[in-house]
Formats: sequence, structure tokens, C-alpha cells
Amino acid sequence: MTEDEKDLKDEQARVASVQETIEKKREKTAGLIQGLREKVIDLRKNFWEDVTVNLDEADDVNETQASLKQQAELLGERERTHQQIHNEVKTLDRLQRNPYFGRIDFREEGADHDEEIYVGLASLMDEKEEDFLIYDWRAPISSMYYDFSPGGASYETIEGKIQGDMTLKRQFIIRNGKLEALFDTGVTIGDSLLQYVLGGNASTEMKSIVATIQKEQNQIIRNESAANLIVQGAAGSGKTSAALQRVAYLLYHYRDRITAENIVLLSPNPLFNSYVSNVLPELGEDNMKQATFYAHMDAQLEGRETIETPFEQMEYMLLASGEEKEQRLAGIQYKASLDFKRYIDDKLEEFKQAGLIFKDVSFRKQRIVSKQEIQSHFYSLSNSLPLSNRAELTAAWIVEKLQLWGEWETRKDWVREEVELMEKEDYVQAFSELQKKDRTDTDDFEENKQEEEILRKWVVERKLRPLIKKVRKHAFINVKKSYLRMLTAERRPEMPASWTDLYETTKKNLIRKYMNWEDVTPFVYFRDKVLGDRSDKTIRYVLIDEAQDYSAFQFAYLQQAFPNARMTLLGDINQAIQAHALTGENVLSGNTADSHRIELWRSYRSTRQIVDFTKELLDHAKQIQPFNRDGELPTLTKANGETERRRLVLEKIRSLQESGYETIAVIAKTSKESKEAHNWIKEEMEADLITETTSQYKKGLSVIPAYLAKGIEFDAVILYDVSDEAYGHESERTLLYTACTRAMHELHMYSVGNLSPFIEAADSATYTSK
Ligand SMILES: Nc1ncnc2c1ncn2[C@@H]1O[C@H](COP(=O)(O)OP(=O)(O)OP(=O)(O)O)[C@@H](O)[C@H]1O
Repeated sequence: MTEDEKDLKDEQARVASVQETIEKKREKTAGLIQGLREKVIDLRKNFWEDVTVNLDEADDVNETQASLKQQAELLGERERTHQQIHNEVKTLDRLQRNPYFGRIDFREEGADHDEEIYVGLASLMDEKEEDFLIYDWRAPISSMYYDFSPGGASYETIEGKIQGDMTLKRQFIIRNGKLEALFDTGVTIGDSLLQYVLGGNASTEMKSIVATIQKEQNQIIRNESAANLIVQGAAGSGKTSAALQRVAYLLYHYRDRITAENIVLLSPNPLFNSYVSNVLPELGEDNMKQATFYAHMDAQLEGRETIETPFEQMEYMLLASGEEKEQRLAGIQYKASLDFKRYIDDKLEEFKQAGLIFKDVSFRKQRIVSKQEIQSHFYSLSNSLPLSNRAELTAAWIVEKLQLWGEWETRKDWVREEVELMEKEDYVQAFSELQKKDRTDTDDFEENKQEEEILRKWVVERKLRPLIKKVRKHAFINVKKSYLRMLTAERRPEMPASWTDLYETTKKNLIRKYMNWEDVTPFVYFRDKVLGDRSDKTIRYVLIDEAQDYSAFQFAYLQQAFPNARMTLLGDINQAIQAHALTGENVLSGNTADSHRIELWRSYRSTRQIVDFTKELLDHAKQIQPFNRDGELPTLTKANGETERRRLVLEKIRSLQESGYETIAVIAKTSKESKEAHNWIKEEMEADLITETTSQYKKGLSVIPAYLAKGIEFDAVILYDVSDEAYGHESERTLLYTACTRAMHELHMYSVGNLSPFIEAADSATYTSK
């Protein structure tokens, strides 16, 4: 038997023995679960029997309350334990299928023997609960598996650094409890395993990379110190993967302090949400909160305004031309900048002295408190108080006035009319209220009068309630008008030349309750400063994927919206596709004192040939390195007219399908173009059209605009139009790069007429031209 065969045999024996332990533990735990389940059901059933209920005297009531509390606590505790054990069983099931994926042998300095450390999805002790059979991949000791190759190695613990020597590093492929292969690895972690993993087909759901996390990705996952962790990484370098593993790491590391509810992932589109939704459950963790930035902002506006989506804005920019487009672009860029935020902050400071616009508070078309009165009261309050505090105090003052006025109003005729229309139940209730009063000297007439008074009071109270609620939400401040006033309060040199026209557009939009995307963040920022803090203090970590598409202003807003959160920003400046991203300010530059910046240059998604070609599309991309996985060169086919192009594209799709590729995408520049392409493709074969609202993508053929393909990947990608009309402008370079880098194994491009200058400029040895 060779050395290798012996290793395989020994490891097979260990897998079998660990599985036996798992099985025994599972049986024991399942027994516990059954017992607990019965206890919980029993407790729920007999809840009231075990509670002493006596409400006769005050003391008895207290005793009853205490007894109730005790019983509820007992039930809660049992339910929690039940849940915990249930989770343990689920973990054991996962371990049963795949107990571990790595092993390192480590001799700590001063020790006389190697310790064998097996790394898997969760920790497992032996039956005596003495030794670890498996270490959780997130345990401090497991970090060596990712950070070192055999030789000197170390890891951090709370007590300090542990140093020693790694004598072996081994990786396993275990499927359904069966050891299929093992690799002893050298310099980097598991090239062979990574080759094996990356060679597979793309999936409609993102996979966990836990067995093959790379050293630089591990730094992202385990970073605990940076307030802002910034990751600039090439397309396919594992940013999203690392972000999700990071969430799992944080949930493990801070398990006593945070849960999935305290973490938010901001993602580029709903499709992406579903694409990544399986990773954490696969790792045995709950999913963090997930939202698109658009959905977050829409929720902030509580559906009161219709807002343009970032994709609509993008579509406009891609399709529009001429002066109107240039004007809007200038507006978008200025409104995305920290200059504009500073301008708003300055104006808010001035509004502390004067300038906010108020609304009359009226009831039944009658003005109760005029806007002038409100303004005088508001500005009579100390200007050392923030605007929002003064709004609070003014609200209390208005409510008092409303209540006083309400008492007078009860005498009005309309109230009597309303009383007559009241429900029978109201009369019964008013009568019973009267009964509670001392009525020794009342006659029938008096009683009727008193009853009517109660009912009149109720009529007014009920009608006033919604108004008071609005006042308490500071609706007496005219935020929109104040915002518009703020926009024109001063003319600054950095403002676009067409500022007045831009202002008119914003005004027209606000009047019809519509907001362009570039106005949303500044407006909400301004509103929150005026009306009061609406921040979410429960969130401890915010991860922003595709962060290059956030403006400096949007990022500043998010820091304020989640004041207790550490931020992780992951993005690729070469994939910046939002119009505001063309300006200098870039959230990924991360040059603040509390930022830690990591760069990822190795691309894992695509074959070496695709990466070599796609980096040619960029200006400064020398550092991007492909992972060593070979495939065919990308192809470029120039067709003689539209009919031929369509025929060639359809032929290619068929041949890709025959090769067994499961996910194939035809990527178009805009949503309009993808609709058109879908129309002619679907006449010949089944194809899904992906739109902004698509929340899940299926295997098979998808037709998709480039900006919605962000973050996801396909086995094969077809760009059916790479002419200079589609990708001719400098601002379209990143879109072309984004589209091409979605391909894992094959990339095919087609054009009619002049070719995109970006492809024209690429080294022709990096693709095949037909
Ligand atoms: N360490 C790794 N082990 C295995 N697969 C990996 C690893 N890192 C990345 N990958 C794979 O590479 C592909 C790209 O990863 P991911 O989507 O996380 O990259 P990204 O940087 O977010 O890309 P993009 O910016 O293009 O959206 C995925 O299929 C992912 O599973």
C-alpha cells in the first residue's frame, strides 16, 4: 500500500468513526427533544391550572401576577431550550453529511507532539465531551487553516498569540458522509480543491466558500477592529462571498451580543437578494436583514411619494442625449456630493434662526393655529435647541391648543348631528360611564344631558385624534416647501450652471408627489434633521455590497441612519455604473482615519482567458490576476446585418445548451434592449426576461440588462450587441466590463457595424475574432 493509499484509508476510517459519534449524539439529542417537546406541550396545556388566580384583594392580585410571570418564564425557558436543542440536531445533521473539509497538524511552541485539528462547519466534541473532533471554521485556531501553508504558523486568542509549526495541511471532499478525495496542500490553500469547486456549473443560488476561503478574504471575514472596513475588489474576487462569510463569523464571534436581526446587508437588486439568501442557512446561521438601498429609502418616505428607482435613472441616462441629459447629469453629480451635504448643513444652521416654512393647523376647514403663530412660537424657543427638539416642543404646544379648542367645539351643532348618528354601543357605553358617577341628585332630564355631553366629547375627540397624531409627527412643518427654499437660499460656485432649471424640475416633481432618485437622499436627510431622528440604533453591522454605486452623500446618510453600526463596504470601482459615480468622490477610496482598506485582485469567477480579456477593457487593471482555470478564448463575431446576427446568436445558444451549460445569459445594455432581444429570442426558444422586479432567476436562458446582472454569474454569457453605439461612450466602459465579467466559462460577443472602442483597443490575442 502506498503512503497516499494509507492516508486515504486512515482518513476514511476517521470519517466513519466521527460519523458514529455524530449518530450517537444525534440519537441522544433527539431523545431529549422529544422529552422537552412533551414538557412544552404539557406546560402550554396546563398553563392556567398551575397558576394561582385570585383577584379579591390587592395582595392576591400581586400574587396572581407573580405566579403568572413565573409560569410564563418557565414556559419561555423550556421553549428556548427546545429551540436550542432543535438547532443542535440540525447542526448534527449537517455534520453527518459533511463533517469537515480541512485538517491541519500543529505543534505549539514547547509542545512535544502535533495536534490534529479538523476544521468543519461546526464544532463537535467526542462522546466524553473532552476533546474536539471538529473545530468550527470560525474558531480562532481554525484561522491557521486559511492563513498559513505548512511551516511557521500562529493564531490569535484572547490571551495572546499562539505560535508554532504547521506540519500538515490537508483538504477533503466528503459528500453524503463519504470521503471522495483528499489533497495535501502547499503554498496556497487548496488550488486543487478550488479548481474542483470553480470548475462546476454556475448556480442560481450563491454557494458558501467556507472550505476554500483565501487568505486575503479571511482578513475581511475576521476583521473586528475597523469602524469602516473597505474592500476594493476586482470582478469575481469573492467580495460578496466574503461578506456573507463575515456575517456568519460575526454571528459566531459575538453570539452573546448580536443576532441576525442586528445585521443588515444592502444589496443591489431584489434578484441578488434571493441569489445570496441560501448561504447563511447553509452555514447553520439565520439570514441577516436584507434590503436594497432603494427599498430602505422608499420605506423612509412611507409611500407618500413615488420615487424614481436607481434603474430608471440609469435607463434614462443610457437612453437620453443632448443638453437635457448633460444638465441632469450635472444635477445628479452635485446632489451626490459632500459639497451639497455641506450646503444643506449650512442652511439647516441658518434655519435655526429663521426660514422654516410652516402649515396652518386646521380642523373641518377652520384654521385653529395659523402658520404665523406656529412660526412665532417655534422661533421663540431657544435657538440653542436642535430644530427637531423645537418641533417637539411646538407640537406639544399645538396639541394643548387643540384640546382646549376641542372642549369649546363640543357645543357646536355639527357635533349634535354626529351624536344622532352614533352607534347604539356608544350610547350604551356612555350610559355605563354615567352609572359609575355619583347620581344621587340627578333626574332623568339631567341624566340625558350628561349622557349627551359625554357623547359630544367623544365625537370631537375621535375627529381630533388623527389631527393630533399628525401634529405629533410634526406635520405642521412644511418640509417640502422648506426644502425648496433651502435649495435656492444661496448660489454657490460649485453648483451646476443650470441650478435654477434643476430647481424648477425638483419643484414640479415635489408638487406632483414624485422624486427623482438623486433628490431622495438629500430630501430624507434634510427632513430627518428638521423633524427628528429616525435612525435605527439596533443595527450593529451594515454591509454594503456594490458599494461603488453609492455616492459620498448616500454613505454619509447611511452612517447617520445606522449610528451604532460598523460599516463594511464592498465594491469595485471598475463596475461603477451609476451616473454620480463618475465624479471624484468615491466611497471605496476609504481615506478616513477610522477606515481599514483591503484590495482583492485575484478573480475566481471566470476562466483565465475571460479575465485576461476583460481586464483589457479597463484602463488601469494591470493588477487583476486570474485564478488558474483554463477555458476557451472569448469570441467576437461581426455579423452582416441584423438578420445574420440573430441567426448566429440563436445558433450559439443552442450549442451552449447542448454542451450542458445550465445558466446562460443574453446580456443587453438597457432594459429596453433586453425586452427587444427577448421578443425575437422567445419566438425560437424558451427564455426568461429579467426585469427590475424579478425576484428570483431560474436555470436556463435569461435575457437581462447589464445593470441587473450585477453581482450574479452565469456559465455562459452572450453580449449580442458590442457595437460602438451600445458601448461607445466612456461612461459605458464599466457597464461593458460588468456584463463581460458575469461569465464563468464562456463569453461570446456579437456586433453589426462599428465595434465598441473598448474592444477595439483590447489586445486581439485575448479573444477569437470571427
Ligand atoms: N475562496 C473561494 N473559494 C471558492 N469560490 C470562490 C472563492 N472566492 C470566490 N469564489 C467564487 O467566485 C465567484 C465570484 O465570487 P463573488 O460573487 O463573491 O465575487 P464578487 O467580488 O462579489 O464579484 P462581482 O464584483 O463581480 O459581483 C463565485 O462563484 C464564488 O463562489
